[in-house]
Amino acid sequence: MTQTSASFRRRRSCLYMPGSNARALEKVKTLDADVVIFDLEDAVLPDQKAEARRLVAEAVRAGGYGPREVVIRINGAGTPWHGEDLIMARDAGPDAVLFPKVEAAADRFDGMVQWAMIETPRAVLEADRIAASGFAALVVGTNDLAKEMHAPITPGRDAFRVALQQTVLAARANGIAALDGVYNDIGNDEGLAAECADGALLGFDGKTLIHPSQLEIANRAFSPSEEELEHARAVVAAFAAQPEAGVLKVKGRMTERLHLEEARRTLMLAGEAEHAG
Ligand SMILES: CC(C)(COP(=O)(O)OP(=O)(O)OC[C@H]1O[C@@H](n2cnc3c(N)ncnc32)[C@H](O)[C@@H]1OP(=O)(O)O)[C@@H](O)C(=O)NCCC(=O)NCCSC(=O)C[C@H](O)C(=O)O
Ligand SMILES: [Mg+2]
Repeated sequence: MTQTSASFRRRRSCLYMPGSNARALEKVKTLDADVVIFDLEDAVLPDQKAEARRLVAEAVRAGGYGPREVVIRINGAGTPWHGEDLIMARDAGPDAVLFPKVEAAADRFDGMVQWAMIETPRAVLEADRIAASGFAALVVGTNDLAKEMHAPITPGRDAFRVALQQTVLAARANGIAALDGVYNDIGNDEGLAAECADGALLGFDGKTLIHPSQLEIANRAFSPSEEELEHARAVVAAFAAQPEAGVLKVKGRMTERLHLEEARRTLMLAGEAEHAG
């Protein structure tokens, strides 16, 4: 299953911020993030939950986030804040509501696009069923996963390879988005770039982030290189010139119509939808 151009969205950089941080909710309007995630869950202390909910509702209703996709992460089912968060999110009308610590198929809420965190061992094992139940994106939570698995997050993320791959497979099998986990070491640009490159190689659409300084690195890592763009343009041009062909040689490479689909996706990622054919 693939995303169509109609449903296609760039989600290279997805910046979390605590819903209680009014300054951050405002500042993000000036930042180059594809997605902004207003967190009511782990970044907000219990005695600040109500105020954070109020601030987020106000911010989402007021808008001003331009082309950025606006997402609210609510508190999980079974917490004292879940019900009121849910009502607020439904009424405020963000682009999506992110549910933490999902472990089973979704309850459907009308008028609400739902995203799921994959951040427990059970969720990883159930990822396909969760993805198939109506969520529009899977978001890896490596911090919670590390805690639950009793495994450290190391460069290369050895303990999490299966979880990361299973999340991408589940998302792709169900035609939905897959977003990689956060990188905690703010300021370690080299480490972040390596982890972004790893996420892109695994097939993620983008990376969740925690600080504005991480945006440019993620945006670059999840954008096609000039070489990839050039090749994609050549593939689209070749099939446009020979519309009846099933297979062609482009720049010495065997190229089928499946490669044309990939080329179109590459061009859309670069904002070249008009050239995607
Ligand atoms: C980690 C931070 C608390 C650090 O904040 P701070 O000390 O204020 O950083 P700086 O002084 O370097 O900030 C410089 C300016 O940038 C703004 N800022 C900082 N972070 C953000 C942000 N995330 N979004 C928007 N703007 C941000 C500061 O306000 C400063 O602005 P200015 O005043 O104009 O100079 C902080 O970065 C932070 O809170 N980050 C996000 C934390 C968060 O949301 N965590 C929850 C999600 S992560 C997670 O739980 C994933 C998953 O569930 C899992 O299990 O893995
Ligand atoms: Mg988490």
